[in-house]
Amino acid sequence: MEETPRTPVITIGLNAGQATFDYAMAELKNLVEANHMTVVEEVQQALSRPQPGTYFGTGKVEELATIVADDGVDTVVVNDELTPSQIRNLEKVTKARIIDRTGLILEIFANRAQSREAKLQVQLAKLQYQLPRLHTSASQRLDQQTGSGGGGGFTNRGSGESQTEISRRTLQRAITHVNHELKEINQAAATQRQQRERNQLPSVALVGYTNAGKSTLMNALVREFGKSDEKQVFVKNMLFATLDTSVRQLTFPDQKKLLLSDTVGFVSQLPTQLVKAFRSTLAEAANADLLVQVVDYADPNKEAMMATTEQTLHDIGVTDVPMVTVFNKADLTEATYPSRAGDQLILSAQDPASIALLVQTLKEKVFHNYVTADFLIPFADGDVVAYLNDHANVLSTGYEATGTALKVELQDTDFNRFKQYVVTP
Ligand SMILES: Nc1nc2c(ncn2[C@@H]2O[C@H](COP(=O)(O)OP(=O)(O)OP(=O)(O)O)[C@@H](O)[C@H]2O)c(=O)[nH]1
Ligand SMILES: [Mg+2]
Repeated sequence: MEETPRTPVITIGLNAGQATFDYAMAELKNLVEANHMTVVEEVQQALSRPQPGTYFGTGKVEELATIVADDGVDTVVVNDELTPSQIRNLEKVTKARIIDRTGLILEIFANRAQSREAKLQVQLAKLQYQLPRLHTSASQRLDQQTGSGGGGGFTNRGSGESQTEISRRTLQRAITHVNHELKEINQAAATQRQQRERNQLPSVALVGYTNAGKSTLMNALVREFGKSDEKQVFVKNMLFATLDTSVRQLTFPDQKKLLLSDTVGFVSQLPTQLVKAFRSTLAEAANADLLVQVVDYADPNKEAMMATTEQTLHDIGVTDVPMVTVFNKADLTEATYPSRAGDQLILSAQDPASIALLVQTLKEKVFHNYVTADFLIPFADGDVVAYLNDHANVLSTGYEATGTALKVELQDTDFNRFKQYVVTP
């Protein structure tokens, strides 16, 4: 379904000899395509650090200008975040619009955001990116591509203030406003989280590089173990299909329950403005009892992607949560699957045996506060029997003269609650 032709662009990057350079450029190409553009040429310069004024060195900038003219493109995408003056200078020489990596990712996020919270988070990141870049084409383009300006028109009230001062104040006011709205939403989310914590269900968060298959795994688990009224989450073969956190309850046949969350995927050099704006969305991962890092096992850059994920988790302050690594999409590789070695699994989200192995692993990691005991519950306390049937794993039921005899595997908190009924068999 190709509606409009893709905008042709040239990508440029500085090769400082870093091992990850090729990967970064390949990733940039994917980001460009995710933004409905297409790369016609890639230009790189071997340089240890960017030139403060023009990013590339002077000669290389001239060369770029010629390439832009020859290719007949009007947009250049840069593999790094640029300063406002670098953007201006590059535009002057090349006569092309310059989009830096941060601006590109912001555009993609803005176009993907669906919920009010995601929209506000992207808006906040965008305003913070624009503030130091007032009146640059980068800022104006972001407005054109993402709708809505900095919040309100820039009317000069004749007070003698410069246009820039007014614009800056307008942006700052918009930032305050968006922050305020987000705070309200966050409070509601925090309350929900507290309520869930009170339910004492363990929580597992799917994390990882964008397009690794997190949402697909979530759906496979929800289809089998979710409540019947719980919705499937959105899956698509594109970068950043998911921008909102979804939480679903899973109930296994033995009545063990956990909360599973799916969240926004990562990419290298995720702009700090976005990481900050999405902090509350990512809080689900920070508060989890277990992280499941999902990796696209078929991707040749999977190691760099894992490093990116670990770096991003570190950046958002998630450091002490135990982690299981799932090498997904094994069906696209030669590997034998499903298989498990310690905390690493090789599987395919499309394969039932793989889902079974994942469930077994999750259960082993998460449900360690369970005990097995025998109970004799007087017939008068039938509600206790009903509770245990709903909330615990009843291994056997028998009837004696004085009441119901149950052998039950249950959470230690429930065990303590019903201690008075425990008998030694
Ligand atoms: N062949 C194969 N394809 C898979 C597998 N798991 C997921 N996919 C496909 O990979 C693409 C991305 O899947 P998603 O589940 O949306 O990925 P995600 O990690 O949630 O991505 P973001 O939300 O963008 O971070 C989709 O086209 C899926 O159908 C798998 O095990 N095998
Ligand atoms: Mg997803």
